[in-house]
Amino acid sequence: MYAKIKDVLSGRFADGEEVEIGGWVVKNRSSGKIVFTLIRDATGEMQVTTRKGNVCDEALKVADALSMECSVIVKGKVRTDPRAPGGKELLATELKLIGTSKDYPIFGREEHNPEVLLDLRHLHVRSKELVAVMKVKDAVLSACREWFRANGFYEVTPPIIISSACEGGSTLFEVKYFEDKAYLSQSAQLYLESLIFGLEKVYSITPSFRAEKSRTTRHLAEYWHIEGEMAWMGLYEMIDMLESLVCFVCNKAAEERYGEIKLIGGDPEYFKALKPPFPRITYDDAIKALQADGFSIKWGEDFGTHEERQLSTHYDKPIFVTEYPAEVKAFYMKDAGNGKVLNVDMIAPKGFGEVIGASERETDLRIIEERLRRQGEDPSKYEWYLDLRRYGSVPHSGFGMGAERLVRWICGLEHIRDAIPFPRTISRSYP
Ligand SMILES: NC(=O)C[C@H]([NH3+])C(=O)NS(=O)(=O)OC[C@H]1O[C@@H](n2cnc3c(N)ncnc32)[C@H](O)[C@@H]1O
Ligand SMILES: [Mg+2]
Repeated sequence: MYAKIKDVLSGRFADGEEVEIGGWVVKNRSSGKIVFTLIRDATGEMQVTTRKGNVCDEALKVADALSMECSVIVKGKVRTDPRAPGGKELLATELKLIGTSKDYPIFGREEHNPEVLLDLRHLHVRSKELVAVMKVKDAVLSACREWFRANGFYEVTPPIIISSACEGGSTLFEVKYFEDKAYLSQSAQLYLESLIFGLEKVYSITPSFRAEKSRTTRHLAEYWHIEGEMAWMGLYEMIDMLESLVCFVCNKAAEERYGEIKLIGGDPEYFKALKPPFPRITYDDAIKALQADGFSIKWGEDFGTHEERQLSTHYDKPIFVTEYPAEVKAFYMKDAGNGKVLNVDMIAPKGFGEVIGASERETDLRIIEERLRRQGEDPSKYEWYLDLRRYGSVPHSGFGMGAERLVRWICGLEHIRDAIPFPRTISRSYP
């Protein structure tokens, strides 16, 4: 296998040692007798210098004609040169063109209108910035799995083709299912709730689908959903647990992908240092704070982007907002009395908004049926779910964390669409 650029730049190979690298051309500058080529692989970029006399004439001709995104295999001797990017270069002894690339259509992020770059997403995903985001996302997902395993959770694989809404019928995508109709999952929650009766603590990382009619910088029609469900756990114990999960994942991702977060313009030091406790306020506190800030919001209304942004300006850490009015929350949330439910949203600072939605689950079957009806749902379509309350019901809680919301916050991304390789929004399902 080929040597990796990161290993060459980190000094694994001594000056004069010959290595072979496979990569793609970032840019090429030729004066005929000497060609400077910046090549990249998945680990970084480095300069290849091809001189007349060091390579055969054919190879010099190939080097001279290289263009952006040509794929090449280069054999050469390592040489320390502080002027070269990363402080080392490769003096080519052999150079082979593997794949041509004529008139590569992307020549830098700034030069293109975002929609053009989205039309060329299948190519733009090679860019330094999007590669960096995907490396951060990889670190986030693997840190999540590490935390779940260390805390006694089992990873499970719930269905994506489902029969009834979890988060309200208005954002369901309907699919033709043989001679019947079905929907794309909005959340694995109801299935995770059935799995805790055997496994007690379960999690899943799945795509969730929301036919949101909103064009915002934090909504996708398809996103990756990190969800956990825990038997015997109440709301406030879960909040403690969520602090531990979020801090572990942020610390680990910032540690592992420090350079990538910096490259994208994020603040890795903040996420390396993030630790509990996070501020905790109630919905009532939040309403008072917003009204004091001049918002004309009334008790009973939900928070949108602007309200969440305003709330977050009072803190430099994520905040937990608890006990919303039952009217604006899902049917499955446990009744807290006085018209509220035992739920919590985690809102990230600096306007990044809701990252986690979570609650203790209602165990009283009649209350669930009544709330389903009030929300325009047909309880008979939830008979399987209601069985979970008929047979050995236990207190339990669970949460959903948007992977792209989390990655957008860690990377400081302007738009959530850059936290997923191929974004699906109200106006885009291509490429
Ligand atoms: N297992 C559970 O308890 C999860 C629960 N059934 C649920 O789906 N809650 S949620 O609708 O607040 O969505 C959870 C999170 O899912 C993310 N989310 C929710 N909707 C979106 C959209 N449209 N785009 C991107 N991310 C989204 C966001 O971070 C939310 O906090
Ligand atoms: Mg929510």
